[in-house]
Parts: sequence; structure tokens; C-alpha cells
Amino acid sequence: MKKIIIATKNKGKAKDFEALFGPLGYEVLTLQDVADDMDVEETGATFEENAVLKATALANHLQTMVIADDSGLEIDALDGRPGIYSARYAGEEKSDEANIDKVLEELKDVKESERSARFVCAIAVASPTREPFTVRGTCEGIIAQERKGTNGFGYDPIFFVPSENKMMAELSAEEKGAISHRGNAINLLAANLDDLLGKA
Ligand SMILES: O=c1[nH]c(=O)c2ncn([C@@H]3O[C@H](COP(=O)(O)OP(=O)(O)OP(=O)(O)O)[C@@H](O)[C@H]3O)c2[nH]1
Ligand SMILES: [Mg+2]
Repeated sequence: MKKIIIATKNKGKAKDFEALFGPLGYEVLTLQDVADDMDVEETGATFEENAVLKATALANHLQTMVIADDSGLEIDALDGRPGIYSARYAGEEKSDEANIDKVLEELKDVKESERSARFVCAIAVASPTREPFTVRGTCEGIIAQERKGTNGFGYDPIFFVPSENKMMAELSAEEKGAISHRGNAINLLAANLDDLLGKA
């Protein structure tokens, strides 16, 4: 089976990628499978810079093609926060629950029509022999007043998707992949995927 290596420690992302790459015939491997001890500091100023840092570090270490995802939630009423700091918004322990609590508290006096937001996903493809490049996918939505749904990860329980009339956390992995920032970014790669990643 063709394999794809994703430089992530986030199990929720890994599940999203399995739903997206499985049907394309790829087995998904993550940092846990290939370099468990590796930790790359996300010092970039943009999603793209951080995705390139993560992908390049692992591609150089393994001497093979690797992809990485740097993603997050931009809330318009918060001037784009949490943005690239989404994973650690409420502290270094990276708690999805605490992150959601913080966002809901910050938006408690913001009315429905001003709760627009988007998920952003930059995917970087890096290899030891080529310059890295990135693609970006987005998904527009509205931050709800309270949690609903148990699928997905991160902010999915408070991210309402108007086109589906559901919270992101109410969608199956396949349904999420069809409309999500991550799915949209993968679609931009899909046409060249076999060439990019090798057919082995
Ligand atoms: O509800 C969500 N649904 C999503 O689909 C989604 N995608 C990203 N996010 C948020 O953005 C952070 C990424 O930060 P991030 O790219 O640095 O990843 P991470 O630190 O979790 O793992 P790694 O890939 O760096 O190892 C995540 O933790 C989440 O808080 C999402 N939230
Ligand atoms: Mg991270």
C-alpha cells in the first residue's frame, strides 16, 4: 500500500487525514510511527511558515517526502485570534476544553451576526531534494453559544457550518473531509499526489 507520512502529534488531525487519504489508497503514518521523540518548535509567523518548519524537519530526518499541517481558527470579532496560537490558546497544556471555554467567554457579549469565523489549514510538502511548498484550505462558519456534537477535535463542537446546518462536531469524518479546511487543502494537492509522494 502507498504510504504518506504526516508530521503531526495531533490524533484528531491524524483521523481527519485517514478519512481523506484512505479512499485515495494511502496508509497514513504520523510522528508517533516514525520519530516519536521529535519536537519541532512552531516559531513561524504564519500557518504556512509553521507547516514548512514541521514538514522540513521530518523530511530531513527521514530523508523522504513528508507533509505537515498547521491550522487554526480565525474569529473575526477577536481580530483573527486564536489564529496560529489555536492549539495553546488557553495555555501550554493544549486543552481543547479550556480553549473552547476561553473563546466562549471572550464572545459572551458578541451577537450571532458578529460571530463569523473560519478554520484555516496550511499543508506543506517537503522533501530532501526539492524546495518545500504549501497549499491553503479554509472553511467558513459561525461560533455557536454552546457546545454540540462529539466528533472531530479542537473547536469542532462550537463551529457551526451553515452549508451543513450542523456543528462541525456533528459531522462524520467523511462529511467533515468533504467541506473542511483540511479537505479543501488536500483537494488542491490531490491531482498531483501520486507524483508528489511517489507511487511505492
Ligand atoms: O475544531 C477544530 N477542527 C479542526 O479541524 C482543526 N484544525 C485545527 N484546529 C485547531 O488548531 C490547532 C492546530 O494547531 P497546530 O497546527 O499547531 O497543531 P497541533 O499543535 O495540535 O499538532 P501538530 O500537528 O503541530 O503536532 C488544533 O490543536 C485546534 O485547536 C482545529 N480545531
Ligand atoms: Mg502544533
